[in-house]
Amino acid sequence: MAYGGTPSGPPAASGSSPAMKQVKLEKESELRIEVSFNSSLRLRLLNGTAEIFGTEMPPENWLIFPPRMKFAIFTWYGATIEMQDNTETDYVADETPMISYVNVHAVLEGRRNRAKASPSDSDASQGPRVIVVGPTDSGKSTLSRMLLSWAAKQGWKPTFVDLDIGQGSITLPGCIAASPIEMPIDPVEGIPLEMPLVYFFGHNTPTVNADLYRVLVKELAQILERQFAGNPESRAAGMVINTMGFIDGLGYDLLLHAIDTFQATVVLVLGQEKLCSMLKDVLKRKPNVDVVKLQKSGGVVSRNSKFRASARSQRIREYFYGLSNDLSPHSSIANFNDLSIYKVGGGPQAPASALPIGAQPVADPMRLVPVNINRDLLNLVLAVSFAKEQDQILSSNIAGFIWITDIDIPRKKITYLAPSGGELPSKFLLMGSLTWIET
Ligand SMILES: Nc1ncnc2c1ncn2[C@@H]1O[C@H](COP(=O)(O)OP(=O)(O)OP(=O)(O)O)[C@@H](O)[C@H]1O
Repeated sequence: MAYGGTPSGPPAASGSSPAMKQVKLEKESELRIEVSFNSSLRLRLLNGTAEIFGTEMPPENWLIFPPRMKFAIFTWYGATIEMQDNTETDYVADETPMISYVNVHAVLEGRRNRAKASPSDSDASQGPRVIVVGPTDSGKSTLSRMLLSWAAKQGWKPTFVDLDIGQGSITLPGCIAASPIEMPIDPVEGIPLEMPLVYFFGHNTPTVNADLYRVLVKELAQILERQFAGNPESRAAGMVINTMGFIDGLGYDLLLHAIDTFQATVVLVLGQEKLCSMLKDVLKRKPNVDVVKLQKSGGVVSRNSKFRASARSQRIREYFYGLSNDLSPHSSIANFNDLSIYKVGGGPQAPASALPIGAQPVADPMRLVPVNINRDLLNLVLAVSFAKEQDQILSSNIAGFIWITDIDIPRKKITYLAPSGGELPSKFLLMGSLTWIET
C-alpha cells in the first residue's frame, strides 16, 4: 500500500511540531477528521483494527494526510489512534450508517458469487451494476469507495465508473472515467491512475452541453460492455458507478440516462426520500432493478462552491506535480501547425443561407469546431485525444492532458506543460473551459 507515511518512527521531533494525543475508539464508532488548512496530519493505528473508507489501516505505520482532507477512521471491534493534535476538527461519533452499508456489500458479494458460478450464461454471469445517486454532499463518492475497497479486499476486481464531472475522483474535473479497482483504495493517494479509460467533457457542469455528456456516457458504457464480454472475472465483479449531485431537472434526466445506459441493477439512493420515491416509481417497470434508500452519514462534510473550485484546482496540480510534489512535469514547445485544437459544440448546424426563410440557425451540440490558436488559450488545460483521424475525435478516449503556459504569436509557438517529455500521442487536442493558474 502506497501510503504517504513512514514505516516506523514518530513524526520528526522539532520545537514547533504539534503535541500528540491518543484517541480510543469503541467498537462501531468512528473518528471524523478535517485536516487543518495549512498543515498536514500524521497519525497511526496504535492497537486494534480500523479502516478508512473501506481500506484497512496498517498497524503502527505513520500515515500522512494532506491539508484540508476530510475523512473518518472507523472501527468494527475497537481501536486506539495516536495522532498529532493539530486538526481543523476531530471528534468521535458512535452513530454511523456503516452496518447498513456493509449489509449492501454482503448482498453484492452474494450476487458476485452467483455470477462467477455461471460463466457461460450471458445474463447470470453479470455481477451487480451498482449506481450511487443523491444530492451534493450526501457521501456518494465515499460509499462508492467503500463498496469498491471491500470488494477488492475479497479478491474481486470491480470496475469503478465516475460520472461526476465536478468532483470526480479518477482523473481531472470535466471528465468521465472508469478504472478497474484491484486493491483496496489508498486513503491518501486515492484511485490508482495507471490505466483509466477517460472521456473529456471539458466543463464541470453538464448544462453546458448535455447532449455531449450523454454521448460520452454512452461511449464509455459501450467500451466497458466490450471489455466485460472478454473478461468473465471483471464481469462477475460488476461495477460501482458514482454520479453527480445534480439531481433536479436535467440532472434527474441524466441520472435516468446513466441507469439505463449502464443497465444498472442496483440503485443506491443516499440522503433524499423524494429522489428515492421518484426512482422507485419510474423503475418499477424493470423488475431486475433494485432501488435501495440508504442513510447519509452524519460525517459527510458540506463543501461550498469556493472549496469545490479549489479542490478542482488542487486535482489539476496533483495531475502534473503529484500529491506531494513527487512528479516532474515537462515543458515543451510546439509550432502552431503541429497541433489541431478542437472544441465540441457551439457552431451553427447549417449556414443561415441554407435554412428555410425565417428559421434561426441553431447550435449543433455535437459539432467539432476547430479552434484558432491565440492568447485566449493561455492557462487552458487541454485533453490529448487518442484519435488518429479527425473524425474519430468525438468517440475517442483521452491519453492525458497538457496545460498551456505560453503563446508566442509572432513566432507561432505554443509552450505547454505535460506529465512527461517526448512527442504527444496525437496532434488532436480538445478544449473545454478547464483552466488552471499555478499558485
Ligand atoms: N463519515 C465521514 N467522516 C468524515 N468525513 C466524511 C465522512 N464521509 C464523507 N466524508 C467527507 O465528506 C466530503 C463529501 O463526501 P463525498 O465526496 O462522499 O460526497 P458526495 O456526495 O460524493 O459529494 P458530491 O456532491 O461532490 O458528489 C468528502 O470530503 C468526504 O471525504
